[in-house]
Parts: sequence; structure tokens; C-alpha cells
Amino acid sequence: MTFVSASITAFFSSKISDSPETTGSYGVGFTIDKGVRAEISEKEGVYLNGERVDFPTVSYVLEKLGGRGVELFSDVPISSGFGVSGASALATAIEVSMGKNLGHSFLELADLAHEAEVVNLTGLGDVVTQSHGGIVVRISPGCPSRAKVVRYLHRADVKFLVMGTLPTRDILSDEIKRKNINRLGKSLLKDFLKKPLMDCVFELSKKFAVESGLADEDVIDAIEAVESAGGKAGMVMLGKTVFAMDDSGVLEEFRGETFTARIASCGLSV
Ligand SMILES: Nc1ncnc2c1ncn2[C@@H]1O[C@H](COP(=O)(O)OP(=O)(O)OP(=O)(O)O)[C@@H](O)[C@H]1O
Ligand SMILES: CC(C)(CO)[C@@H](O)C(=O)[O-]
Repeated sequence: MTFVSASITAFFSSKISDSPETTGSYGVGFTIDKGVRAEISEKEGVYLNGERVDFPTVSYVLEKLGGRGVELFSDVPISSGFGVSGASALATAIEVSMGKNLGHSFLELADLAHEAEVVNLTGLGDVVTQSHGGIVVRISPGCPSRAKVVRYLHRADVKFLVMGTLPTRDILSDEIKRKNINRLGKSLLKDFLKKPLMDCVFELSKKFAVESGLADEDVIDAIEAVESAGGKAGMVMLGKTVFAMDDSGVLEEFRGETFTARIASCGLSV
């Protein structure tokens, strides 16, 4: 069984080019101790938490490696900003390659999972974050073997409030939204690199969410409630999800599912 962490993006700027190797994102994200486990299966197709699902990003990996089927178990919700598609693609690639003794290097598999994300518009930088682990600053975009990152380690529990879904494809396929996101994401990345602290991850994420228009009233209300209680909060990209530290229990007062996870210094285990 292979485990790959969920990846939480605080803010980003997309770079879409004509090849998956040079497509990716700038931004800041982190891995947590919750994520996706994959196991190869004799049954054909993709199963997520026991149910057969249509999951083109994972099917792409299975096809490329000649795998028949995979069972995925996720302890975080899908389409809510946790990078379940990237984690599923990467865990599947590792499981199939190891199971069939195909002899791929780790970066070959990570690049394949990234390609599956880009082709299906389900993610740009999640597999890079998951390949490294910790707080991962993507300073140059691309596939895992090309992207340049700076990693920071931090010990903390983070609370999440999942208020709904926000399919990544809906945002990434909208050019006007993307232009605004890109300008903002790049300038916030410069700010973060001047002061690369966990508090700034929250502050810059909130700024990004509000100024890009990605945060709706529900998200802004929850972030402000945490701040009024003396904590820090931001919005998970791309989901209708808030992440917070020291919320004093206020997130439980909002409609949605809450859970806590620890920042993970590694992105995967086999
Ligand atoms: N039950 C399901 N609900 C939503 N999507 C599903 C489900 N099962 C499989 N999928 C597939 O999973 C993909 C979800 O991708 P998406 O990128 O939106 O989610 P994510 O990786 O969890 O979030 P994010 O990229 O924002 O961090 C979709 O392409 C969809 O085809
Ligand atoms: C585009 C994105 C925010 C979707 O989760 C993520 O892949 C990222 O940080 O590039």
C-alpha cells in the first residue's frame, strides 16, 4: 500500500504551456498526515473508498503503466482543495510500477502523475508539493523533475472546515479568472519569500482568496471569525475550504465538516 499526503495550496499562480513538463504553478502549499492510500486491484477500473468512480486522472496513469485497476482510500474529501487527484495519481503510479516491477525511478513516476493532472486539468502543483513534503514553496513551475522548490519544516496542527466543492477544472479553464489569479499569486510569492513564516501562509492565503474573488461570503465569514478569536485562517485552493490555526473552536459553529491534521514533513510512504 502506498500513501501520498493531501496537498494544501495557500495561494498560487498558474503557468500553462504546450507541454506538461513546463506546465505547473508557482505558489505555497504544504502536506499533511492525511491523504490517499492506493492498492493495486484485480478488479478493473478505479475504486474510491469502496465505490467504482470515473476518475480520468487516475485512469490515465493506469493506462500508461498497463495497470488494470486500483483501490483508493481517501481520508480527505475530493474536489475540496486537498489535491486528492494528485495524491491518487502519484500513489497509483508508485503502486503499479512497484507491483509490476517496472523499474521506474521515483521522479519518472512523479512526472507521470503530474502529466495526468495537467492533461485532465485537475492540478498544477500538487504532485510537486507531494513529492517533497513539508511547506513547499514552488519558485519555478513545471513537472517534479524540473520544478524548483524551497522547503520549510514546521510542527503544527491545522484545522480544516470543508464547506463545499470547487472543481479545479472550472477555475483553470477560465482564462479571465486565471489572469487575475496569476498576477496576484506571483506578487504574493515575492512577499512570502521575504518573510517565510507559517503566519504568513495564512495571511497571504486570505489576501489571495479575497482579492482574487475566489472566496465567497461563507469563506470570508469563517476566516474573520477565526481572526476575531485570535487565530489565523486562509482558504484552501481550490476548494470551498478554510484552514486555520488556534481557532478556539469557532469553526465548529459553521455549516460543514471540520477535522484536524498535522503538517507532514514527508509527502509519501510505501
Ligand atoms: N465522487 C467524486 N466527486 C468528485 N469528483 C470525483 C469523484 N470521483 C472521482 N472524481 C474525479 O476526481 C477529480 C477531482 O479533481 P479535483 O482536482 O477537483 O479534486 P482534488 O484534486 O481533490 O482538489 P484540488 O485539485 O482542488 O486540490 C475529477 O476529475 C473527477 O473526475
Ligand atoms: C491549481 C491548484 C491550486 C489545484 O489544487 C494546485 O494544483 C496548485 O497549487 O497548483
